[in-house]
Amino acid sequence: MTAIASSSRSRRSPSPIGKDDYELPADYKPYVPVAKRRAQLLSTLGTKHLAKRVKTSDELDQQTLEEEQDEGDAEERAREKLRRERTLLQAAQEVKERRAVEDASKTAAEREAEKEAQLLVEMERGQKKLAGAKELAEGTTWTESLKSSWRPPRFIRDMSDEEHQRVRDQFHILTEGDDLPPPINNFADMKIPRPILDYLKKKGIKKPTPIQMQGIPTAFAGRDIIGIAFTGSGKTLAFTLPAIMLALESEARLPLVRGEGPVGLIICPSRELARQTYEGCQAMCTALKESGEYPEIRSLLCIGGINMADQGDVLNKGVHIAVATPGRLMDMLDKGRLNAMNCKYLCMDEADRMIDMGFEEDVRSIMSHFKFQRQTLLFSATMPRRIQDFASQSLVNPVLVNVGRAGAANMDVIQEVEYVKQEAKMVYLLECLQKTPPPVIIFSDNKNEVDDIQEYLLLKGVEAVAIHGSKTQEEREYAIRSFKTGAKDVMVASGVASKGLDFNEIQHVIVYSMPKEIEDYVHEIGRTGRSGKTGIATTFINMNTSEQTLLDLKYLLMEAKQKIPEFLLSIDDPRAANGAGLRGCPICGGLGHGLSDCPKLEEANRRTQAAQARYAGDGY
Ligand SMILES: Nc1ncnc2c1ncn2[C@@H]1O[C@H](COP(=O)(O)OP(=O)(O)OP(=O)(O)O)[C@@H](O)[C@H]1O
Repeated sequence: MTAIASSSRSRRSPSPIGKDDYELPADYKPYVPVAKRRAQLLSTLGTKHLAKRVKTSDELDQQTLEEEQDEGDAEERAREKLRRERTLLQAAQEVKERRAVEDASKTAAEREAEKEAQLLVEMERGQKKLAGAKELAEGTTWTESLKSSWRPPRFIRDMSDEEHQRVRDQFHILTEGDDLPPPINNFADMKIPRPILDYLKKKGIKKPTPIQMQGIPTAFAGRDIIGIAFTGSGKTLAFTLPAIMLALESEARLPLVRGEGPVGLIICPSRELARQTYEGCQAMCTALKESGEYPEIRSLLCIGGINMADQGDVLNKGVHIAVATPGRLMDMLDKGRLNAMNCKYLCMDEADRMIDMGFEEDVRSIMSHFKFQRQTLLFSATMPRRIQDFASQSLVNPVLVNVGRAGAANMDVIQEVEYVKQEAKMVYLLECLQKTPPPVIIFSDNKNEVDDIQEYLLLKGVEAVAIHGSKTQEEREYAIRSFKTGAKDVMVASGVASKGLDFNEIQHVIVYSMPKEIEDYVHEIGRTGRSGKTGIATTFINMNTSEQTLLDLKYLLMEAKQKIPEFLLSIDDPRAANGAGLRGCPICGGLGHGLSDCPKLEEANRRTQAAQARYAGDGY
């Protein structure tokens, strides 16, 4: 049958050349039948995979083996990736199991500390330094404090660091920072002008308080400061006096003219506190001027609700020191009626309240008016760790001066906490007012309640005035003035009047409704027991007070060695077993809760959610 075979072969057009001597094209590939190709593919890629990809013979015919091979490589890479992912997952699982074992061995306090550290890192990640937009944009940072011509007297300079530290230890002054200026325990050795020393003496201010002993020399030396001290311990003088000395030095070097200034800027969270601080500055500047030995130093009160034209003469001659609230100050700077070109000194009083009262953006826009380096000072009686950390990032080589734990209550205040049912409060308030002679302040963080209390007291024949955020500027000023002069015996106030306001001889503070945030409580009771005098604070609590707040209050009383009422003792702190309660929340300084349960954080989250809801609702 060869013939047929051969004949069949011969029937095809005879190849002119035999196979052996024909030159095959370079890219010639022998035809591989479909079945054989499928078998080859099976062997390279594996059945499972092929089952997924099996194509009809027509499709296969259209594809060259190379394509199949390339896809095969891609599939191989995918399988390799799958293998790597599986390995990573396995490793992650092992780490998780190992962590779980470690966690089990950690104490509750360690776990809490880790959680807080994690939360703090997240919170601070988005926080920018307290600096102007330009500084932030250019990444401007200063590494050296401003130079100052002031030096301590020789005999103090000759003392050793150990001797200086002994003075600090004697007055319980805690400090942190490099190259600390020495504490000075009398005003004359601080080289303060005689007219001011005489003025202070007339006011009964003879010896510096601990915060002044370290704060004033440090500020005179040009250093940035974070100053923390109990309410009523003289922080105001620690930052107003250096502002005046800087203004004197500046005026002696180059007198200010119209449109220039301020040289020194003090920002306060409330109009009343700004006015009070301004009046203190004004009094010392007047003492200097009346002596005839010093140039005129002009101070300006820059707050909402007053007519700035009344201070036109100060603005026309140039402003040395401005005491301001953020809103009106921004307005004056934006309109060019004040400028920060010469400003070398910026102080924020009640700084933590400024940062967390939502003024942070205002403060940042104020700072964007600063063109050159300035000395920055932050003061408060409550400066939680988070604010301290945040502040120290924003200051240049700052000195931390701490007299007492940030957020601790003034030890000169006797705190009496009483359980009073809501419906019995008004009647019991009248009894409480008999405890001491006037003047007495009553605090409630609810404006309507403030009005109700005032109305009730007036009905009972008690001379009471009221102040809260919804009162007009005139009503607020009338209330403060008539209470300060003694024309009125009782002032009923909301939180706005708790920070920094200084009323002489307050005998008794009544906290009618316990504020949610323990810091506010510390500021409220701090209106009494000031400048070394003793005062009484009576606080009404009941089932309406949150357990969290009660725990904060309990620890604060323990820390201040006060009597703790039975019902507070009966409240257990789930974390007390490991002593975590006494570490202090980094957000608000409260001793009875951790970061994750902070009422301030809850409030901030509530505000954020409300803003987001408004944002979403407005269909932006
Ligand atoms: N060295 C001093 N000796 C005696 N009294 C002083 C001294 N320094 C300040 N005072 C007086 O103490 C009172 C409280 O001072 P100041 O208002 O500065 O306290 P503070 O620490 O700012 O309080 P707060 O934390 O409430 O703002 C004022 O009446 C002030 O005149």
